[in-house]
Amino acid sequence: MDTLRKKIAARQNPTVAGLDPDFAKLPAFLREQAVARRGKTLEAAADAVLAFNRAIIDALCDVVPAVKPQAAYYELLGWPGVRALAETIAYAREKGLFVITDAKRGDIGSTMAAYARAHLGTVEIEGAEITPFGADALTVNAYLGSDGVLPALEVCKAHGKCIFVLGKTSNPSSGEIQDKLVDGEPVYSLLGHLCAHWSGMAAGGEPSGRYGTVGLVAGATYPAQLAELRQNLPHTFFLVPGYGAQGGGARDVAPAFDENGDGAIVNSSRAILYAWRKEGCNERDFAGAARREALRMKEDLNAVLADHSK
Ligand SMILES: O=C(O)c1cc(=O)[nH]c(=O)n1[C@@H]1O[C@H](COP(=O)(O)O)[C@@H](O)[C@H]1O
Repeated sequence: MDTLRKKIAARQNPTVAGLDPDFAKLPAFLREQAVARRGKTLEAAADAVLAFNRAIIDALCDVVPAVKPQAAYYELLGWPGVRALAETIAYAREKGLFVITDAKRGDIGSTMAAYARAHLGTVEIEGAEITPFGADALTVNAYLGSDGVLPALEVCKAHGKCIFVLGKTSNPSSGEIQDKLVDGEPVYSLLGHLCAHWSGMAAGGEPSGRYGTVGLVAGATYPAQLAELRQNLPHTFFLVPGYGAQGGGARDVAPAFDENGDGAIVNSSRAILYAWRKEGCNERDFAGAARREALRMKEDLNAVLADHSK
């Protein structure tokens, strides 16, 4: 988590740009070029997605510290899409960005170990250690309990990576399960406390700096819960989605941060990726529009955080 925090500090910007590229929403010229070359195929769609991502990464890499590719949009395009995911991760890391793969994985221990090795670690092929995806962090669904999370921590320890566990998600129905009380405590809060416990385990019971290996996902659309979680979890770093397209604003996410304006990173995907549509500029300037939106978001967050830290 310290690697991410250093990149946030260097850019003075706690924003992660979500890479959720939907082929149908890409600029028409990119779609047409790809289809002219490869026909109406998954390969064409994956080529367009990769070209789009590269331009977005080039435009954002000195503005934002991190990107969060959402695996669903790549899996949607079959194996060429999964290849585009791997190439996107490699390109973003080459450009100095921290990469959080959003795949929300969670399973029995042996399977979770495979997920974690796939996304964060390595696989051994006849004695050769190969990195399949090589992201810096992975989103994790901890519904299976500790033995579905601890194998990922082993991979984190071995490779210097971290995970973000779903806590209070940003979607309208999140309360159906996450707000239920267990021994008087909401499930999202229980997950938060488990994250703090798992971080302690990852550090071998030693204090691991201000923020540990296991972060928590908490949505911008629930500011009261963000405030409560921040107060109860002083050593847990938050990934806060829901800014922009889902209606969250800078004032809503401010409670996720600590007194130093540290402790959280805010995701925006569609509002950045498709900013050219909202701006009404030429679609060929889509990357410029994404940069302008990311700079606007940075200013918006920093203005509110300056007040919050007072
Ligand atoms: O884990 C996530 O990132 C996530 C958790 C959550 O509670 N809500 C949420 O929206 N997300 C993801 O964050 C992104 C939000 O996208 P936008 O609404 O377009 O900014 C999507 O990739 C979601 O899958």
